[in-house]
Amino acid sequence: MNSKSMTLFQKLVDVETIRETQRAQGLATILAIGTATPFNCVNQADYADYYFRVTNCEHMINLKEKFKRICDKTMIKKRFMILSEEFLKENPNMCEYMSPSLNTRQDLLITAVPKLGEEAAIKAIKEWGVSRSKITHLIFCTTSGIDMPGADLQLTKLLGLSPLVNRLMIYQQGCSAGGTALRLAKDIAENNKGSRVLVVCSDSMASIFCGPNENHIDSLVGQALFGDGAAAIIVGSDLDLSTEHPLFEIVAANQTIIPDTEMAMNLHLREEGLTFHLHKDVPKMISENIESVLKRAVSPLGLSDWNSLFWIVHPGGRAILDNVELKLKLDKVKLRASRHVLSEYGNLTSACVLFIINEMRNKSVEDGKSTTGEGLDWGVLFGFGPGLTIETVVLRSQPVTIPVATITNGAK
Ligand SMILES: CC(=O)CC(=O)SCCNC(=O)CCNC(=O)[C@H](O)C(C)(C)COP(=O)(O)OP(=O)(O)OC[C@H]1O[C@@H](n2cnc3c(N)ncnc32)[C@H](O)[C@@H]1OP(=O)(O)O
Repeated sequence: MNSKSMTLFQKLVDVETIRETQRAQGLATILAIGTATPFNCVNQADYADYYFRVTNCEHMINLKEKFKRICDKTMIKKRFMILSEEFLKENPNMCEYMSPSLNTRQDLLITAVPKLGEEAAIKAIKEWGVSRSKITHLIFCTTSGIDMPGADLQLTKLLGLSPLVNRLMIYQQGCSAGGTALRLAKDIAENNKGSRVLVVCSDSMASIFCGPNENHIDSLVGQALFGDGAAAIIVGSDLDLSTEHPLFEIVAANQTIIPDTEMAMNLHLREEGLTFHLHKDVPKMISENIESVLKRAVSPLGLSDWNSLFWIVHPGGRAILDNVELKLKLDKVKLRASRHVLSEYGNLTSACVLFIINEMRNKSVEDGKSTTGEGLDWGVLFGFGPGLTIETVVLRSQPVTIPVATITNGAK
């Protein structure tokens, strides 16, 4: 070997060594979860009265009856909202149908969304039990409000994170974004030795709130479904087991577009806010495609009995859960955690699947199960969003070790 090729060889060896030292050895693992909701709570049973009153549409008697029927069928008990009746009175443009109101919404959301995220993040960091200075990466995810510098920078400041933290802002990806954030956190944690990723999903229905219109019933469906909430998780590989407690390993994660369904779910940011368009057949489109997506995700692990898994399914609406359950012949208990979160909080957009993970591990501890996944080892998480996009995450539960009293289940 001459001296020139020797130098090249040494360089290659060095690059390989650098690459090896950069990578973590273990699987990305969820280490802590925190959740938060705003103060205002609305009962679904009273929501039709409230909504038609605050939007000054009580004269639309038939439409209100229809909205009541929709609300009843959602199986939602209550939702939390940053919007208060007082705020809506002061900002009547938000209450009209298609009235220019983007500035009002932006002014509210740009501050409120990172703030709600902060509350969830503080709870996750507390449960993690490690100094926040060890957070190396931040993924912030929202479909509510859009700005530069973004909500990721606002949260970095609110939490006092290091200016060296590596930030990634995910805007406008809808309800599949919770799954997207988990997928990206896995890639980051496994490819950056020693990294600890703070994932925060924070969303508010103030982006889509508007008055009713009889020619836009799908917007009314949105008014009946969405609630506000934020969830935060910490993800890392190669754990320090003297201080860190694994909750779920993120074994695999991928994204799929369902062909020819681009028209099914459309949200457009306009002067009027985020307009909401939803095809009635979304539950059918999802359920007809879910089994092939599921097979692709779990067959490499030799799993084929869907009832042997634990399930975290984005509860976009009750009909989505019903159709998935029916299509995959799931036992009634399988979607308990997803139905519980839907019923207690409504559709929380990107934060929803993280709330369900939290509910699952809390209930597992409460019920004395052996693992964080209802006593089972393997589970799947599905996020659904515009595209239609399906985010699929394969999770492995961990033995239950944390006493229930130490768990921070922060949502009110
Ligand atoms: C934003 C994101 O990124 C991701 C998301 O999560 S988007 C939201 C996804 N959610 C959905 O797709 C909702 C799924 N649908 C449901 O859960 C249920 O249909 C529902 C709870 C809304 C209603 O329950 P249901 O059992 O279907 O009741 P159903 O009697 O058929 O519907 C009630 C009324 O709503 C109407 N309706 C329901 N869905 C509608 C839609 N998408 N568009 C227009 N009208 C609709 C029905 O026509 C019906 O009207 P009438 O009472 O006058 O007949």
